[in-house]
Amino acid sequence: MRENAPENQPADAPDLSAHTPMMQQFLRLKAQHPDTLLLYRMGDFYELFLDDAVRAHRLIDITLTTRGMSAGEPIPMAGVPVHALDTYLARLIRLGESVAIAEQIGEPGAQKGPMERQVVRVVTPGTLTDTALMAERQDVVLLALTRQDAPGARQRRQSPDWTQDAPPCPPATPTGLAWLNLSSGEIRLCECAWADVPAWLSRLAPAEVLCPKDHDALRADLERWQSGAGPASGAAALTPRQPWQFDAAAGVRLLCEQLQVAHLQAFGAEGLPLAQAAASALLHFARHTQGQALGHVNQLRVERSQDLLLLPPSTFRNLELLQTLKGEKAPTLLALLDVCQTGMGSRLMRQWLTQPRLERSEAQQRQHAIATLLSADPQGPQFEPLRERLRGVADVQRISARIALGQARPRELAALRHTLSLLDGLHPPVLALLQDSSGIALPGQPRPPANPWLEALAAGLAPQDELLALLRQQLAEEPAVQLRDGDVIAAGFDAELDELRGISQNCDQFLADMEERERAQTGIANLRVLFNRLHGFFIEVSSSGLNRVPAHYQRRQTMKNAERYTTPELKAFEDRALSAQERALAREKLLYAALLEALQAQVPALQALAGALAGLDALCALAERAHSQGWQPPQFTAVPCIHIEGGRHPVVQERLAASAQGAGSFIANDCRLDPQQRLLVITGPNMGGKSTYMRQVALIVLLAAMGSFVPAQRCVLGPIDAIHCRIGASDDLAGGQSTFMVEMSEAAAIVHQATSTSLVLMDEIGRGTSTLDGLALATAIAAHLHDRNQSLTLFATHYFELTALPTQHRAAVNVHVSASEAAQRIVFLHQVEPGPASRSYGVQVARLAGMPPALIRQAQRHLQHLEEQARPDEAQGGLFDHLDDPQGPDLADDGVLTEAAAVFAAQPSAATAADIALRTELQQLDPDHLSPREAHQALYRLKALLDA
Ligand SMILES: Nc1ncnc2c1ncn2[C@@H]1O[C@H](COP(=O)(O)OP(=O)(O)OP(=O)(O)O)[C@@H](O)[C@H]1O
Repeated sequence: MRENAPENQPADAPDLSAHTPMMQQFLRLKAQHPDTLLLYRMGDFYELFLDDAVRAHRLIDITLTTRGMSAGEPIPMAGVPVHALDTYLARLIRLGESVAIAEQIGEPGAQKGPMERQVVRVVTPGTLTDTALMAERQDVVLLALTRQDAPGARQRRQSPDWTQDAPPCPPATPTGLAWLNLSSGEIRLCECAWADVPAWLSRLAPAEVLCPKDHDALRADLERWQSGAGPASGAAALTPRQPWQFDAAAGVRLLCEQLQVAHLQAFGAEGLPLAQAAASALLHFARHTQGQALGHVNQLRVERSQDLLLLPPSTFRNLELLQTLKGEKAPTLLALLDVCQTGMGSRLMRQWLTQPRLERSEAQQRQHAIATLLSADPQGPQFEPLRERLRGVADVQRISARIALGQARPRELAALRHTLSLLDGLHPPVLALLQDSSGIALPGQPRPPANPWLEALAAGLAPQDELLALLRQQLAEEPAVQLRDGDVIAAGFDAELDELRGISQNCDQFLADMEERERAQTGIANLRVLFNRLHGFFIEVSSSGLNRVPAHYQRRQTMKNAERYTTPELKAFEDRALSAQERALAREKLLYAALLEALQAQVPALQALAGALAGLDALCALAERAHSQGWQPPQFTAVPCIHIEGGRHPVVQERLAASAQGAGSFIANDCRLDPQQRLLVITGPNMGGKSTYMRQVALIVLLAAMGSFVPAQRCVLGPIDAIHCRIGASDDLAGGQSTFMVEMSEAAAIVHQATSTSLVLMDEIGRGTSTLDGLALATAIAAHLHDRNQSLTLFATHYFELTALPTQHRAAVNVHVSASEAAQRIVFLHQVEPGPASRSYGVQVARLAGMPPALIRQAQRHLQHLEEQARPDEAQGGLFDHLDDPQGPDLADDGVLTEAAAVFAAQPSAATAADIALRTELQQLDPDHLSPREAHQALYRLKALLDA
């Protein structure tokens, strides 16, 4: 836990008189930043002292030494060279540390005692602006969070075990969020229920979370999540701030100040006291870390949880959207989508993926823009040359933030200049696209007059000739990396700088010219004009010429065989030459600061340019994906449904295509979910493709919602408000939850939250406990989802008993992934077909997995024995006895378990697969609507099932 608040003055300043003056200065600065590592500039090093030195040594293994004594004790010290600061900062920030940087601001020797020093900035994980310290393809988000717990509940957790034992916060507890992306200059506010916060944390993946220091209960919840027991906030640094900073009135004032408005009405940001309180802490902290006002932070938007497609943390995890289950960056959906040419494009793509809106006009506009980009001119699809031109584009978003903060480096400005010079090649084609766009229509969508996305892009990409000219005129062709190295301002821009550079660069010439002149005037043939570091510039005359030395030569030094002189002209040149370099550098700094100052006015235009470049890049990437992967535009409808023809799992398909054996072998499948057929019970062998099928449906829905084309031949989607996912088994040891408890908690959350327009994926629910408990729970959950939630549900299971569900639940249907057996070997067909699976092939899959043949034979004998023994009557006696005392959280309260038990009691629950298949087939027959021929065929089918 850290607190980066210099506002925290200790109540009584400690007596520092026993320390050396320098340590006194250090300790005073340190007292203002007690929980932040303090890097104290000393010449060419940044030094850490005392506990900071020990801590830094432990964290990043820099050498720990001591530096003299202070107050009678040796002073532990560790340091990093000034030129390597960025490398060490990056390592510390990655470890979640914050670092205060104290620079020397006085003149050496200008005062008695140590040179004056000041903390000029505080670098924290959530307020980075230095491109060298930031991941290129991920936004850095600073989030402030506060919660209105019931009176007395804030400090309720006093025991040492408070993080584990605390009663959970009621889900409806009002919570305020405010977050800032310092690079883009955007602030967002949101007030929501506490239950919505995990989804926000997953969407935003903040680098740092601020919370009130005195809110023990909130801190405990965040710490629990931070330690891995919850949403994907594991990487976030948690920074408690003074409670008084979470003040709604101060928040309104700071926001108005920031946006330069009189009130927040235009932003819809009034009447949100909790979010405003969070904004107060957020802006306070951001300004404090940058040590200045944040001129470029000029955009505010209020978000509402209910405006976005709900993707709970388990959905992020199980669908492997941003990282794999093993925590790797690929293969994931984002990795597949992100073929962007710039970091800005990648970051926007990530936002589109993680924050899709329920309102679909934005997604439709993107799809329309993609269709336009895909339209071909004679050279091919139009996105291709645009992608080529985006290749050299710099990170204009981050550079403009650094211009606004006065931190942009010379090379960053050079990169900006290069990008501005590319706009001539980007703007006209986008204008042309905009015109083309009105002729393009998507299935089921009206033909728009023009595409608003492309319109915005065209406006943002307009060439900025004045700015380009300014940079060309003032910035050197290839500027040095650091301003302190000089050679940053262009030659010919400033006469004084040119002269100073001329002096230091043309010294040799001056000396040669003067030598020639003096020889001619004095007639001393061996006279020389020389320079050395110790004595500077001088005229040297050897003994033979001394009698011709003119009177105005002033003797400086006598050598063995020569005398050295100076003249007023040489002295004046010496003064100018020696200081020219220094003065040139000072002049460059001045001119560079003036250039940055002049660029400030351009920041809004640069922000618009950054937005347009990011948008164009992300759209081109989606167009490229649609083109190379054969994706099609989805069609939206107001009727609740998911109808997919020829759907594929994009990531599995790509993996198969990349592997030598499986080239192109992904089997496409259809999916039909609507109120009449809202629950698919999916059975089939292990490895048959059940999970892949379920995930592909979810990914297609998500891709459509973000505005992408989708991996399907045809896709019609009704409104979908959430994608809930309960897949796979994972322990949450840090949170003290077993595999089964995690499974049930996630299932309980789904049962509570899912609506009739939610897509729910349930994969093998109940397998974490005994067969009978698991079966009962799975049945009850499926029945609940069907009857109560009425969600669009894909329910994969190995419990064959569940295939009887459609007999009692009108809108439930059996499907299975097909497989066949040849010479006792299973062949996966991966085709989703109607009806239940006939068998599970578990033993055959085990054989494929390399189990010893003897073990497989033994298993087959056991299986045969078990199948022979299976008698409906025997199993039924005890099967649902335990349901009177159900274990699953919150599932028993409405009698669902009892109902499920009744369903099963009414039929042979331990029936064989053939019995169930027979029953289902019979159930689906409608004798009144069968032709004699169909009736005959049905009879054959039934007989075949009986004989199976
Ligand atoms: N439609 C498909 N076309 C081609 N290959 C597929 C398809 N679906 C799945 N596969 C392949 O089969 C593998 C197993 O699929 P999946 O994990 O979905 O099976 P499962 O039925 O869920 O298995 P289990 O019941 O053991 O969890 C996948 O990793 C993939 O390689």
